Amino acid sequence: MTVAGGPALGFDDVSLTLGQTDILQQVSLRVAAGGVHALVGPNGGGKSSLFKALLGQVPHRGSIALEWPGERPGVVGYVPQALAFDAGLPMTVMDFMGAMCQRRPVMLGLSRRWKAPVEQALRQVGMWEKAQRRMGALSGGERQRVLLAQALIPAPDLILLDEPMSALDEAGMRVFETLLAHWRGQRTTVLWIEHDLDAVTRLADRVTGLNRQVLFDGAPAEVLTPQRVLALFSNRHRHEEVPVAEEVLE
Ligand SMILES: Nc1ncnc2c1ncn2[C@@H]1O[C@H](COP(=O)(O)OP(=O)(O)OP(=O)(O)O)[C@@H](O)[C@H]1O
Repeated sequence: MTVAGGPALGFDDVSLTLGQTDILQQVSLRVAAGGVHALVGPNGGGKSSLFKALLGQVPHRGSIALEWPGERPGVVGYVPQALAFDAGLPMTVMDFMGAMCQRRPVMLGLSRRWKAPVEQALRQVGMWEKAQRRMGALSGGERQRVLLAQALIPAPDLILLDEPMSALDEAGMRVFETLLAHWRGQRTTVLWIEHDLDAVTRLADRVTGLNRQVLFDGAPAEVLTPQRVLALFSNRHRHEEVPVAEEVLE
């Protein structure tokens, strides 16, 4: 069944504690169906953990709802922040793509069904010419392109992007922007962790500032003010700042 675009997402009072550490505290957030929604915040602020909670990889409190427009759930794509490959690992780009999209053993190669979609995805990210290279021999940017390519098969209705541009060069960034425009056209819901605030302002419909808690949420041009950005990236967490602010006021 073809789904008519991506789902809306509702995070309601989501908290996550790992060991003794509160990673997320009562995060409530709505992601519109078919939009490009960015998550920004300092290192360790809990952005990747929010993805893991959404993907069911870590236990959390509160609720996360995916509201699919059709009768059944659609396809979820995920581009992780990084994937390490041993330099000597005899796995080519093509092997990796095969392992990601089909269930049969990598050594059997790509089935006829997947050959054309894999070639198209690798061409879309400019990696078709390097399809026979070993994954461990790729540059960081090339590997990031391949991670983007694997998320194109099958075409996602919801895509989670964890810093997809961090190692990309200028040409790679143009590839990414083209993909973003493609997903926008398909009404794919995009949830995108990003550190480049200029890119967020230019390319996202909405942005949430996250540092364990939601600090702001809205249209990038409205909410990414210097004051808010400074507060978000200052090292203290919000719950630690409140008593200090009260002391100063007294
Ligand atoms: N298993 C774990 N046990 C305890 N703490 C953990 C565990 N996994 C992650 N953390 C901590 O959770 C915090 C949030 O990490 P997370 O990767 O979600 O942050 P992030 O916002 O994605 O950061 P970055 O921008 O650096 O990618 C970090 O301080 C990290 O050290």
